[in-house]
Amino acid sequence: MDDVTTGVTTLDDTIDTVDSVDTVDSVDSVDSVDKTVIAVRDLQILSGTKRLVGPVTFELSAGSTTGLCGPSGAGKSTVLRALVDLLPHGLRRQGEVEVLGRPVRYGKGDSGLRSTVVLVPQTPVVFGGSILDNALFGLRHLVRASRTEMHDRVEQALREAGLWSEVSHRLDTPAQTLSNGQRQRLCLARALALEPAALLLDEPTSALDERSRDTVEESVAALRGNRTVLLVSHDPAQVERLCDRTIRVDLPTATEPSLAAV
Ligand SMILES: Nc1ncnc2c1ncn2[C@@H]1O[C@H](COP(=O)(O)OP(=O)(O)OP(=O)(O)O)[C@@H](O)[C@H]1O
Repeated sequence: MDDVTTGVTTLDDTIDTVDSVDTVDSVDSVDSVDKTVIAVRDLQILSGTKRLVGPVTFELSAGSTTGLCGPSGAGKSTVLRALVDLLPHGLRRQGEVEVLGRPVRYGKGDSGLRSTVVLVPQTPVVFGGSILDNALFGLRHLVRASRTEMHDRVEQALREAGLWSEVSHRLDTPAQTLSNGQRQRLCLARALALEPAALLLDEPTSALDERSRDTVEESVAALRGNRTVLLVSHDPAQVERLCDRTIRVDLPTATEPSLAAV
């Protein structure tokens, strides 16, 4: 419903969600617990007995933006997927991961993980509904929050992702009408609305033209110091622009079979 005085659709008008207030599954504040948000020790990804990725060891400190670099096929995307328990079928992880000081119990129904460490994939995933539906998606499915809290969190997230001024007047229009850069920022907002302890960004600008890349970069740059970000990028200049430090993943060493032997 439009506000008759301004013609602007407001979140109050358009959010239709749980009315009653349940407890909110919140993550302890990043600042309050430990300076280390994620600690990864000797993480390896295996297919059968074959090591595809790693071992990788690193820590992400609160509020840092860290670049994850390395040659094609070294396992950057797979590391991100392993951290959020979304490994492709047939691959398994070895090693330890702690989030906010607690070991993650992968595969054991650690339901809090999905809203604590959030992956924004390379290609923006935009659902068929409105811009608002898309921004609310994670909150609706992963967090029990009141209408007011959803209101605040989605607006804040859209502002943080640098999208609010472009969409606040048309939150109820289809998300499919957004440009690629706007879609990527919408996905960023959807993740930010969960107030995750860490945000994993997989090549967030690789599918974008230069102008859209710049707007997404501006949004990521604005998170620096406030959010804990792990950014996969092929572009050393981008890592230089956006990150405090870099972690490198190298191809695992292995004896290569020759084609003749296969
Ligand atoms: N579903 C899968 N089954 C088997 N192997 C896989 C699967 N997914 C990825 N791999 C392998 O895991 C390794 C790491 O792949 P990944 O895509 O994570 O690398 P990357 O560093 O992100 O590469 P790029 O920079 O090209 O995107 C590669 O050897 C890849 O072939």
